[in-house]
Amino acid sequence: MATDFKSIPIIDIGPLLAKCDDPKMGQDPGVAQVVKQLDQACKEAGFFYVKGHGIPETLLKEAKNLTRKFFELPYEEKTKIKMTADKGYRGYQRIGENITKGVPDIHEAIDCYKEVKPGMYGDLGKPMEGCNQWPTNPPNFKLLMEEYISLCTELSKNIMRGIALALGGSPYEFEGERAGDAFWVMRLIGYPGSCNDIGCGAHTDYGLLTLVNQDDDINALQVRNLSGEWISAPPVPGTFVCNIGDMLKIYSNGLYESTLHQVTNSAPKYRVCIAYFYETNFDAAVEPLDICKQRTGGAKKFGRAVYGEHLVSKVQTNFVY
Ligand SMILES: N=C(N)NCCCC[C@H](N)C(=O)O
Ligand SMILES: O=C(O)CCC(=O)C(=O)O
Ligand SMILES: [Fe+2]
Repeated sequence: MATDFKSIPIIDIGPLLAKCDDPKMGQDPGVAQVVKQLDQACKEAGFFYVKGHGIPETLLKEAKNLTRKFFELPYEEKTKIKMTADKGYRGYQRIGENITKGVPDIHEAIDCYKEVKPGMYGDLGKPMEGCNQWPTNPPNFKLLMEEYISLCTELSKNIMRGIALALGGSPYEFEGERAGDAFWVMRLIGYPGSCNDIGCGAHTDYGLLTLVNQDDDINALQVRNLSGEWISAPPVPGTFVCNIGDMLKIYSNGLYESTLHQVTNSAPKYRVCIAYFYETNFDAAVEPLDICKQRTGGAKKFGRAVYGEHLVSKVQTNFVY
């Protein structure tokens, strides 16, 4: 449940990662300390920074640099990988093509999703079928981004073990049928500078956990607290900003909320951000966990949602054609 938080906590998850492959990790004092901080941050803000995550800072920077180089190319070059419904909504979209609550966002982006093979999820998966469209310029783009995705996937799985413990479950609540074959989304985003219009309108994320790797020096991401104030999430170099998505809100029966956030880049510089979204299995039917119902008075606050349906309904209304 969000509160009137005024800032977003920084959590060093080093001790969690050191023990995350030990089935008895929950009994380790270092892990317990991290779990307590995760629980508090998820309840109070639904947002936290992580440090001690083990992904080299050079890779975080390199991914942003390549993204920036791509967006600097002429439109004719960028549109070679244009996003269309036929490509499973993968690829490049120009400024104003993404819409949030009916209003065009002042950003450009490349959207990538875990591959969906034809027929993989029947009719449910059909709109998302396809492979990613990677630019050939700048060189090594695909290679670097695939490395980035694979490290973010592993890291998210491990943070979710900590969150599972924080909810009072086993470390593996979010594996197997829930998120053992986690779907993922990655958005490489560019926001023009000196812009007073909204770069990305107020929204919640769709899945379990988001890892945001934002440009240093530009303060643009804002998170809404309970009284409706917009609290800044300024860049903290070397960290990820993490936030909870709609599926984790349901699993936790509202103990943790998917917090509204938005982006405005009024700074003079162009801003790059890489958002990696760790989701449930594409076909997971998500409903409140028993352990969470008990902690929230016994009644179910949310009905069942199928993640893939939620994603498809968002994706199909996110773009102007
Ligand atoms: N895959 C995720 N979570 N993307 C978040 C983008 C949010 C903006 C989008 N137009 C919307 O209205 O949701
Ligand atoms: O640009 C950012 O800092 C966050 C972007 C975001 O919230 C999203 O793409 O879902
Ligand atoms: Fe977001």
